[in-house]
Amino acid sequence: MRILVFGAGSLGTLVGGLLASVHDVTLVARDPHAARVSAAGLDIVGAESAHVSPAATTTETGHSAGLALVTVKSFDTAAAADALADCDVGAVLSLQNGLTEEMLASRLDAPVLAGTATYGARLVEPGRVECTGVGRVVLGALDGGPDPLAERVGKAFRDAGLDTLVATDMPRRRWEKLAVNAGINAVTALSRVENGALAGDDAGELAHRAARETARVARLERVSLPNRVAREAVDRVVEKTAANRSSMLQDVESEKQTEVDAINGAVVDIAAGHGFEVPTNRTLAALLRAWERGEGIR
Ligand SMILES: NC(=O)C1=CN([C@@H]2O[C@H](COP(=O)(O)OP(=O)(O)OC[C@H]3O[C@@H](n4cnc5c(N)ncnc54)[C@H](O)[C@@H]3O)[C@@H](O)[C@H]2O)C=CC1
Ligand SMILES: CC(C)(CO)C(=O)C(=O)O
Repeated sequence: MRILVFGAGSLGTLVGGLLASVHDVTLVARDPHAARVSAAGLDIVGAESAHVSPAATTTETGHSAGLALVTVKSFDTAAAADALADCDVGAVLSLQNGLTEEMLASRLDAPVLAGTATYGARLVEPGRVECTGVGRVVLGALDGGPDPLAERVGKAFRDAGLDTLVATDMPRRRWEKLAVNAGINAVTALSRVENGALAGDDAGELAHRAARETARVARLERVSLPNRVAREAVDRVVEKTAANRSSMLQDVESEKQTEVDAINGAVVDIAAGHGFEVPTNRTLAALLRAWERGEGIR
């Protein structure tokens, strides 16, 4: 399969690099990473290891591919969609955190699949990406149900050795992941603690509240996600990733823009569309945005 990875930073480089062992992959990245991969190939180190040679470019438009993977940060999704609108792609799959697929679907003619990834990735230096944890890619139709396109993409991922599940319940899975991110990411970023610090703590109760509110909004969107399931998902992730510094905490620590708009901000906006108030998510989003506007982003 010819695969375009739009936004090859940490996650896109890892997934694109693994796919490159059997597929024709082009990484759309920024220099010096793109130049380094073009000149000397890509080293994958850590929990996965390989040396592969995908194509790499800073040119964003004019590509042709069977699949475009979107792995920019959520706040770059609109720009990615605009660039992909000038490409010829058969399908689009987002592996981003936050609810970004709707924006891609509204701007692109190609079918958009929903995806989540629990692989851990870190771009160590140009041309070198570390797999910090072997996880799983889950993908499927945005509205749920069986989908031959998702099956084809899932097979292409599995052929390259990626642990991949093709799911028929992506709406529930996306909202469950959103509930986990709404709870864990914002709370750990604001209190500057590892995920594990939320276990049995008042801050953990705050994460539960944000997750429960998210589940309530999911149900307003006709997605079946009981409060208990969202809460248990938070507890499970806190336990399994106790030593992690969440991606939002890492953004705050490196004084970079966070994905708050696509996570807690999205919960607030969608709730408002139903005339429903989500005070915990609103507060978390307001605090993070205040940090971003203030001293936050370098
Ligand atoms: N890193 C990880 O382990 C995981 C990340 N995610 C999600 O995946 C998404 C990406 O995360 P990361 O890879 O960590 O972020 P990142 O910041 O390392 O990678 C995004 C890359 O996109 C590039 N980019 C943005 N606009 C571009 C453009 N127009 N042309 C070319 N390149 C462009 C940026 O330069 C950057 O290198 C986020 O939504 C994140 O929450 C999800 C699971 C795990
Ligand atoms: C699951 C979790 C919370 C793991 O840290 C994550 O997705 C993130 O940090 O963005």
